[in-house]
Amino acid sequence: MGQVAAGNPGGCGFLGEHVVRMLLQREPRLCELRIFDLHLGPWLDELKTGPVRVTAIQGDVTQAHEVAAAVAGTHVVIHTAGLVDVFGKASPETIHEVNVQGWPSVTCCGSPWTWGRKHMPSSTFGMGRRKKLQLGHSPPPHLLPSPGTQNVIEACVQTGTQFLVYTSSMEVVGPNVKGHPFYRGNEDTPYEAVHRHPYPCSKALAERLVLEANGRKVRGGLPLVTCALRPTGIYGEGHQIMRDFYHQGLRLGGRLFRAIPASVEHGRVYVGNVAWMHVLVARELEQRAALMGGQVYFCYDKSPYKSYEDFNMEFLRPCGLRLVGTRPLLPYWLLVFLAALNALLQWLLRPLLLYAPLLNPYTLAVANTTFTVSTNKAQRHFGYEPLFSWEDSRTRTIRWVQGVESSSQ
Ligand SMILES: NC(=O)c1ccc[n+]([C@@H]2O[C@H](COP(=O)([O-])OP(=O)(O)OC[C@H]3O[C@@H](n4cnc5c(N)ncnc54)[C@H](O)[C@@H]3O)[C@@H](O)[C@H]2O)c1
Ligand SMILES: C[C@@H](CO)CCC[C@@H](C)[C@H]1CC[C@H]2[C@@H]3[C@H](O)C=C4C[C@@H](O)CC[C@]4(C)[C@H]3CC[C@]12C
Repeated sequence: MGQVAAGNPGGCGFLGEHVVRMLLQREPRLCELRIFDLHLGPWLDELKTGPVRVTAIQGDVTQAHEVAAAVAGTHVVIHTAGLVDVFGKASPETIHEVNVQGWPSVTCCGSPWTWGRKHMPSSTFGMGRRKKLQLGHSPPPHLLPSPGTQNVIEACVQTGTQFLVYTSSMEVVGPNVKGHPFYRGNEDTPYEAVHRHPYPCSKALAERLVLEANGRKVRGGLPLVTCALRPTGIYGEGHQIMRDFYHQGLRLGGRLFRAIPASVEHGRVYVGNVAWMHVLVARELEQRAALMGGQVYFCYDKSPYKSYEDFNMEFLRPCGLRLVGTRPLLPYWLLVFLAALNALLQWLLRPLLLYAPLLNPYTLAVANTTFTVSTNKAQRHFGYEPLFSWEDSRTRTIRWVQGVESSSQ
């Protein structure tokens, strides 16, 4: 392949910005980059003076014509756009609409459910009181087909873009609703992937759409080559939840309180390495289409296996915070109760205001279930090695948190 034009829906998000910068720094054949996002960041202006033609397009992935216009003429699309919401800020319909497609009749990760015929799955598992969405036989106007990921696939097919890289998530696999541990698993590890929360359901469905599209003929007759990358919990510069924990710690007088046992390991991966993996896949898909097409890859690096809270302290401790307690300060049943209370309050307050705290039954279950990966599939298939060592990733993230501190003073 000669010169490359790339499209990046979601290019202004946390991961998307790193992918954009990585493409510009590390892909010498790149001649044009189209960044497509609902919200364009001011940092894009600084990119427009370099040798690569950078076009920022404000648009919505649920609008087919906007996506097709942005994708037309590109060689490769890196689809990082998505609604990442595990806190109940967006409705399940909106999450599905942006992350997957419009009006599906689908199987959600093992449990069959049909949109529009009966009801949506309860959006927060373990919550019997969650209001179910009762729908009639014809879709209400806000649920009429207006696909997100489906639009990206169709845009590639219609305009002749042959390579599609999709940012999936570890959540496609788990943790599942049963809280089964996934300990140092790889892409072939058997695991019962059963979800009810809209976010993992939407990611699983979208991933399946992308993988099933592998081999479809695009305009011009060549086959579409797709693959999906599954990051674990991403951290690094720009990570909103890390910022939230940092501010919470400052409010609590420089302390955070342990809620999760240190023995529960949660997989994490540095954003720069996730971005690097996307760039490598985009580069290698053409040469290794037979091997990589239709495949999934966990995103991994040398970040240590730790609990979610202990891992965050790797960055927050050097910024002056401490984690109080060697064991959880509250008994687990009380956390479960508080999480359920938060969910109830969210539901009761919804007509008046958006109450979306970090702790809810879903986030508690994810944080409290071991989920770690150990694999070399990306190394075997396309030669991936992490670009940033753990020490580098740690230093960069600490420096960023320290910047957050000074910019908020
Ligand atoms: N953050 C993580 O820990 C993590 C882990 C695994 C997978 N992922 C996946 O990585 C991707 C990026 O996540 P992120 O953490 O950077 O999230 P983010 O919210 O920072 O970025 C998502 C981007 O998508 C854009 N977007 C949302 N709706 C859109 C729409 N309708 N049209 C166009 N653009 C739209 C947003 O404006 C945003 O810029 C997502 O698909 C997410 O599921 C994230
Ligand atoms: C119980 C609290 C006490 O301190 C801790 C709550 C932490 C949670 C808010 C986060 C724990 C695990 C996170 C998720 C995980 O890292 C992987 C994800 C996959 C990705 O696709 C989207 C983000 C997320 C779901 C991430 C969200 C925040 C946590 C649930």
